Amino acid sequence: MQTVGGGIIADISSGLEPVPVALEYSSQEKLDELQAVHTRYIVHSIIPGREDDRACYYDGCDCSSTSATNLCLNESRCGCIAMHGCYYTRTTPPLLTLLLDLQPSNSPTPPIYECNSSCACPPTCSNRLVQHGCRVPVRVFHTGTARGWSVQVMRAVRRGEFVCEYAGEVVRAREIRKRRWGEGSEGTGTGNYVLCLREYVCVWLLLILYILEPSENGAQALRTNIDPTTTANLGRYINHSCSPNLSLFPVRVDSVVPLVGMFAYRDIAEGEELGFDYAGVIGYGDEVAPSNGEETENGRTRCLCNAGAGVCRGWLPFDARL
Ligand SMILES: C[S@@+](CC[C@H](N)C(=O)[O-])C[C@H]1O[C@@H](n2cnc3c(N)ncnc32)[C@H](O)[C@@H]1O
Repeated sequence: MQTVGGGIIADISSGLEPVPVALEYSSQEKLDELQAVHTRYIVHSIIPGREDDRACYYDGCDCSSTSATNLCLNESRCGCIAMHGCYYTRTTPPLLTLLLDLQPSNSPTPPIYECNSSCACPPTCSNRLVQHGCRVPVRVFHTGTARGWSVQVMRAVRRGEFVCEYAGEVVRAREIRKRRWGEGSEGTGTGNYVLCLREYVCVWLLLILYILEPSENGAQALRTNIDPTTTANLGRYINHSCSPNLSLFPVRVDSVVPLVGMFAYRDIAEGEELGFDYAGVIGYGDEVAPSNGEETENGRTRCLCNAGAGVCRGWLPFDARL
């Protein structure tokens, strides 16, 4: 097959993200292959068939000021912060610190609630981060290995900075199974992109029980499945790492359905590849990536992360339930 030359797309989000999401491809074939699957760029997760439902589920705060950015991080004044807590700092850029300090423990952390469309505060409010989209310029590129496409940052990132969302279609488990395996024996191969976020019921007693006994037994899990196979942001290109530099948190804005925010778990150097732990070892829930059948052994895919011997667990996390 003839290979035509590669190139760079300056911004695959076509201006939807506040920063460019560049994509470098080695051949037109590779690009065509990719674009045949990832057909639509979105900034935030969507619920298929309910995209027009923009109702805000939460009360808003009354913090009105045209210019102040840190107004809402003051608990005594802001209704949102008083009700849900303050998770971002007053710095520029705002950082997530408290929750990162709880990790790596695989214990549940409280969900983050940002100011929403019922709030009086301006878009510049520091309690509005994930809702504005990707914060860090990135480049999507092909690794030339079985890891496939990957994402690197084009500037240094500080621990706690919001990087981007893991955005896709929010669908039920039944629909995931249908997409993955098909109605009968034939699968359509939605594959290994589905992220399953499990949040343990936020009744403090249950939360404490869960921390004492970190298993699903007895704890009720709120499950959100995100399928970014065809409709997604750049999150779908981020690979698994056994030594991740990203950590995932559920973030709510207008809807009870959480967005999944990816924050820097440690300082990230310019040019470094992004990675998160698909098993959710560092993170709030269980992120899973069933094998896509490449280089597999007993249904598992060999891990090609660069964490090194003794750190790399050898195989990609696999959840047979999906
Ligand atoms: C969410 S996608 C990540 C983007 C993907 N690399 C691509 O080309 O579209 C997950 C898939 O990427 C590959 N992958 C991700 N991390 C990997 C790793 N550490 N080692 C080997 N393959 C990996 C596997 O095929 C996995 O099923």
